[in-house]
Amino acid sequence: VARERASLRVSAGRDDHGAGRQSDRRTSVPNSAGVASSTRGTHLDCASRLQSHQRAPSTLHAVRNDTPSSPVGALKFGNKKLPNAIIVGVKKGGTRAVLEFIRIHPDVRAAGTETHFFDRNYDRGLEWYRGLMPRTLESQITMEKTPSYFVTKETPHRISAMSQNTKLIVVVRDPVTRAISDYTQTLSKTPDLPSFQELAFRNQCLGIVDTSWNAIRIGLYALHLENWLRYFPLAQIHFVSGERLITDPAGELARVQDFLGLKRIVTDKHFYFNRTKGFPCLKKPESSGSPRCLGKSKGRTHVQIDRDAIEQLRDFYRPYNVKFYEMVGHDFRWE
Ligand SMILES: Nc1ncnc2c1ncn2[C@@H]1O[C@H](COP(=O)(O)OS(=O)(=O)O)[C@@H](OP(=O)(O)O)[C@H]1O
Repeated sequence: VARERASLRVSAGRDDHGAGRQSDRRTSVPNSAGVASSTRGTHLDCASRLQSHQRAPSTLHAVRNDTPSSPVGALKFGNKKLPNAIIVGVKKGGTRAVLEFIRIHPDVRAAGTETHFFDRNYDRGLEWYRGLMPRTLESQITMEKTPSYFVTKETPHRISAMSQNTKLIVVVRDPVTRAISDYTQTLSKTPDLPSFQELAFRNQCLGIVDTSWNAIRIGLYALHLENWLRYFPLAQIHFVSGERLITDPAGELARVQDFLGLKRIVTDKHFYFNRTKGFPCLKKPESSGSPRCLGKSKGRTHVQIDRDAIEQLRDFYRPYNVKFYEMVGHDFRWE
């Protein structure tokens, strides 16, 4: 893992819905485990491709978070405040579900749309960012979610410059399933996209994964987390299991509420399992008061990927996953 980590440079990539590559700095990670596993999926032409293949070299200011915008308005409507807690990732992990579930708590208010302040809109300044936030009373927490933050190099530093006390939430999901989910989303918008395998592998016969493809790169959680730990202590980052969020939303939300220092008000009473949707839905969301599931873009049927490719990706991600489990002190059991 150390060798592979050293050969990888994680940097901000454009969030182009998973199809983008960092073409200016393509790195390949020859995966020793993947070479063995790749033989399971070897096609007849792999031998010739093996010969011809050449392995590429592995290669502000601090601002107070509590500036009241209007003491008079605060009496009636509250003030817009910079967020106390941010769901920073990961894309397709279940970030919308966590935000929609936690915001039914009376002490939480959240920006509805992804602000992309710390990655795309930083030049607009913190006052612009604050303007996007809902009004809150003193006792309420302000939240937002932008999943691309987790993989954007500049973001941890920028958030710590806003406030070192910001609480961070990361919804993590098996990186292989996450990549397929990401690809499925891109395909729904770009039907002539190359196949998943073409994008995921530089050479599938050799099991060489293309880490310059965002859909792959995002799943290297251990590498991204290293960058966050330069600016925030681990205790200030809470990891939600994207898998358990589906099987036990109340359990995951209990831990989120504990982490945010909130009373456990969102409980199993708020959820029901919708068989048609195949996911937990809210009995009584914040806005309407009637039952509601997440939209059609959440819980899509995934594109079918052949088992060999999935095995190769599992082999590829395994050391990174193990490293991630060690770093966070929790085994997410992505097997
Ligand atoms: N309750 C509930 N309802 C619907 N979907 C749920 C729910 N809980 C978790 N999920 C999973 O959330 C996945 C989408 O993740 P994100 O919201 O982070 O996606 S995004 O990055 O904002 O596009 C989405 O991924 P796909 O299944 O691949 O569509 C879901 O698996």
